[in-house]
Amino acid sequence: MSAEASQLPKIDLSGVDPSAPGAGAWPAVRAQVMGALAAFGCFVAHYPALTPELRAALFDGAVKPLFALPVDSKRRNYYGPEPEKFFHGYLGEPQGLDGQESLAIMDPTKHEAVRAFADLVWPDAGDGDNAGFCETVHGAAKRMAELEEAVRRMVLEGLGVAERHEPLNESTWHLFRMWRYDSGEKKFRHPGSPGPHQDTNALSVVCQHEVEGLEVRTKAGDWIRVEPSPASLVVMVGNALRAWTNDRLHAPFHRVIVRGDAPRYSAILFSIPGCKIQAPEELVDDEHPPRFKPYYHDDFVGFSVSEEAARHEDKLKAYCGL
Ligand SMILES: O=C(O)CCC(=O)C(=O)O
Ligand SMILES: [Fe+2]
Repeated sequence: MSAEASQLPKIDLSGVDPSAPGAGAWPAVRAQVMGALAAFGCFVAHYPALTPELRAALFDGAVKPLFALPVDSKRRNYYGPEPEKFFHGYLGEPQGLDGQESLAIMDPTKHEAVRAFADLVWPDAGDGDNAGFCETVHGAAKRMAELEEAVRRMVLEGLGVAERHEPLNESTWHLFRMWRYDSGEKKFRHPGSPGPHQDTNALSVVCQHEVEGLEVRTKAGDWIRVEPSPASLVVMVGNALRAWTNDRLHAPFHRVIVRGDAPRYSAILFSIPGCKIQAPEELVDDEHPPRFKPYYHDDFVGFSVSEEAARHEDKLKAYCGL
């Protein structure tokens, strides 16, 4: 592995206020973000707005107790049948995962959605029993969503299409997925599991808790292990933003391998466009001819888990490449 490729770019977002776009360190950070996303498709964000205390409360006080529940409780985390609701809820042994499981909350920035999730997995809880869980998960997801939107806004500004942010943002929703991985190197059998893959969504904000495991592949093909730290998150481009930007951003392959003895926990905030994914006309010209046919995210996720998709490394290109 070459020396310069042994680390992901690190960007300090402590001087960025997501509620004040353009202010303070925003323009300088935007330039770094654009450089990192074009070259690596991801970066490590120093983002103390998600405080180490809130992060500890998220994992020790909310995520770990959740995974300690009986599998029948966890399986109640279900939002509806495939294909529309692919990967929206519980994933585990019933889906062919071995040594890993995950639960997910749709619209985690809405307090009532977190509350509905908690009521489903703890149906016998008394009034107020889930309040701490809801506050912690909602609070952490909100901080991560603020970072996600700030980065997405920077991308559109950086590409000269700032006025496209509001309409895209209006159709964007979030999924908050929590993972638990047993120690040891596993065979990842399920197409939705974290064997090498590109994310299908727009941006992912990954929060690793204490135990490392996330690895990102560079364009040159080297794997970089991303060390967790109490004030940093990984921001990563998925195929939806790659397509929307007409292939100007790189969507990196990544995987999870847990090498030590301890179980690993992570939480990821995915942003997902609900609208048809189509590069705006400003991003298409003679120098940048259209690279992908317009498509809907759900349809592409359906394709991604098909036998046909398994034959292609670049599933987006196979699905709708021009
Ligand atoms: O657990 C992680 O750090 C990443 C998981 C992942 O890549 C995914 O859920 O798409
Ligand atoms: Fe992923």
